[in-house]
Amino acid sequence: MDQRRADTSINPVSLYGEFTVTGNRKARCAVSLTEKDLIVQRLLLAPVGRNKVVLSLKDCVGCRAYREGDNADPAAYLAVYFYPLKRRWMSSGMSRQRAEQCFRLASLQDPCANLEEAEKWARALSSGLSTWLPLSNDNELQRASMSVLSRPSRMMLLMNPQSGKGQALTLYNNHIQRMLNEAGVTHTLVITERQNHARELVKEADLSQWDALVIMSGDGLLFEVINGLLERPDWEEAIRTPLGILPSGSGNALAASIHHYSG
Ligand SMILES: Nc1ncnc2c1ncn2[C@@H]1O[C@H](COP(=O)(O)OP(=O)(O)OP(=O)(O)O)[C@@H](O)[C@H]1O
Repeated sequence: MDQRRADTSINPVSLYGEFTVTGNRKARCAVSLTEKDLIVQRLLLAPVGRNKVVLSLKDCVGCRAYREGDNADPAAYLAVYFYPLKRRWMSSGMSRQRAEQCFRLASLQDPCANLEEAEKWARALSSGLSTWLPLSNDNELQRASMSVLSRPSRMMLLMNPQSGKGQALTLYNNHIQRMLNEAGVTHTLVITERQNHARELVKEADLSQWDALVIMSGDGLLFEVINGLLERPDWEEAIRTPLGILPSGSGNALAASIHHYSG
């Protein structure tokens, strides 16, 4: 987790609130949202230097405001989902690891008012996140087209369950499904049953239903999807569909190259 000091004179605070941390109602914290960070400061006595955490919005995939079923409790909740780079256990490599921050908002007796406050934070966070889309600087067109989506994005996730060591479905169940839900991405999972299944599906699909096609496999399935798009009568338009790859093959050469060249 990013433990940098937040310079709030450079990044003015857009929202401030004092909440309790879910799971420990005695632990109150001051939460500030700036253009770049979410700053969480424990209000109870804590060792100096350890009571403040600065979470970069670059590492945040999404957030959610909600109430729990218990009507006697007027509290609302704000859950914020981060995936900061952390050192791997027993290794020098880094990987993104999930860190959820959940706050309990209960300053008012009215449950609707607490929920409105949580939703106000969720909206502010979401608009902060859209400025951190992981796109290259010269891709302003792509940034603009993504930020105008005023609804959750919809994607078709094509998965080859046999790819790599045959663990794509396990990876999806243990990580991907939850990340997509946290990011507010609605998706339809299509598990391919045989060679050329994805190619045929993409060739016939109504592409207006999808904002992106994402391949969870190795290079072979991506190759099939691109061929399926190019075999359509409307191929010139179809090939502009945003494509994604979640590497779960054995070589994953394309995903590795993209990561390498994009830094
Ligand atoms: N259910 C399936 N059973 C068997 N083969 C499939 C199935 N679904 C897709 N395929 C085929 O498997 C081929 C290999 O898949 P892919 O290249 O994506 O994985 P990989 O070979 O494990 O990874 P890499 O290319 O990274 O080495 C694809 O060309 C695809 O046609």
